[in-house]
Amino acid sequence: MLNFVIFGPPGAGKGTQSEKLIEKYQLIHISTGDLFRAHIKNQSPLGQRVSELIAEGQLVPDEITIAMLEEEVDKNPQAKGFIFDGFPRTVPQAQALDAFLESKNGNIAGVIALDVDQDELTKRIAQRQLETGRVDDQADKLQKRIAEYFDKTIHVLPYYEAQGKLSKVNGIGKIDDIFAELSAVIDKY
Ligand SMILES: Nc1ncnc2c1ncn2[C@@H]1O[C@H](COP(=O)(O)OP(=O)(O)O)[C@@H](O)[C@H]1O
Repeated sequence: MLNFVIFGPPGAGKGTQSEKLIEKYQLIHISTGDLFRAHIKNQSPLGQRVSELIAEGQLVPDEITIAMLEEEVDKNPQAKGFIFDGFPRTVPQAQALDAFLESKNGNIAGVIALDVDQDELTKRIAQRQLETGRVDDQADKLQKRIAEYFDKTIHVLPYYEAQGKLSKVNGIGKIDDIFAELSAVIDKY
């Protein structure tokens, strides 16, 4: 199994690039944000538990997120590999993912971090809010998400850097150019 994490702050383009990567490399895309939004839409018990937190821009507790992620991986036993998008968002999530994959004789091959400055992120999310109406893209909720990113999520980077797995890619420019850079990283594995 060849597993990658696509990493970056809200609005970095993780979802957009993941869609292109799964097509090219035949990997399974697991976006915890998308999974949560599907649960909320279907009004499942999990969706009901997390909808308020997500609407406020807060992280969902690790325990809930990890269990949902593991269940999703287990639904795809034939997968050639996964692209994890929006997960791990905390160091305990990263540790849990390592332990989980190890129990299946797998691992994270590489982590690709999309680098995008704050001004550009704010612009992109304002645009996305107009297009999708995502409640957590509203300015005040977005501030909370950015705060969560710098408080909790950014520490995931040194965790993977210490394992020699981190690659950074410039996330500003044409979608296809960024994709070419990402592909070049993946092709090294
Ligand atoms: N790994 C995670 N841990 C905790 N909460 C998460 C995780 N992934 C997604 N969420 C929740 O879902 C929301 C939306 O996630 P996502 O679509 O990945 O956002 P973004 O576009 O900001 O990267 C997050 O703000 C958070 O509330």
